[in-house]
Amino acid sequence: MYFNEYPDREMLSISVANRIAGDLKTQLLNDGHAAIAVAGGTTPGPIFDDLCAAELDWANVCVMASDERWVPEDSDRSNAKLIRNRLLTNRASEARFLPFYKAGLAPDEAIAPLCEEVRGQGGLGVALLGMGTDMHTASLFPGVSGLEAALAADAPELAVMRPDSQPEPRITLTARVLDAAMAKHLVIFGADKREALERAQSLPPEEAPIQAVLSECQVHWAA
Ligand SMILES: O=C(O)[C@H](O)[C@@H](O)[C@H](O)[C@H](O)COP(=O)(O)O
Repeated sequence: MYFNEYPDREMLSISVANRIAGDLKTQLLNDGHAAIAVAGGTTPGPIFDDLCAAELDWANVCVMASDERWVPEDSDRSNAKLIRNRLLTNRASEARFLPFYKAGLAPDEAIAPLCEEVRGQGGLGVALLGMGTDMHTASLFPGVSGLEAALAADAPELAVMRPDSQPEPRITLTARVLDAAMAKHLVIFGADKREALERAQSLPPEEAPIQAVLSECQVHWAA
């Protein structure tokens, strides 16, 4: 894990967007295509606002959420809505989006074909992750039924999670897929999350799921 501290959130967003653009260009150069998984929630929006203007071959980039709340895309809770509004615009509007939510299906009915779609992208070039103060990342929440399977080395690409702390079921990329990303960027703001990350270092992934993706991970922090 590499810790990068910034004087403010704006500087962090600009820097992380530039680094991710470089990571995507590297995967595009090496493989001819690239795939990125991005966090939802309140943290990544400003990074998306900077990243969407990056000059790169977006037409050969696949964008997906690291996890999705099982809500329609017009819901304010939808990560797909956030990604479409803030990342898939400007130059990045050329990118291909791989949405997880399927109207009319329960998450357990949608997950098998979604796993195939994710598998078809090959490995992730980039994972842009957030973290909760409970040390969850994506929708890998501590203490949630199914977490052990979602942390396993032989986990499928995606898992359905039903955290008690959340109002809706989630579909999440599993730890195996996120951890294998060529470049991992964890973005956290504030003292509480910095302390939670420090706490996580002495805990097993079952208690601190963020631990499952911290190897070679670039952590970006601002107050
Ligand atoms: O769907 C989501 O909410 C995210 O993928 C989730 O893992 C998020 O990164 C953390 O919960 C932090 O959320 P904030 O950025 O809102 O603090």
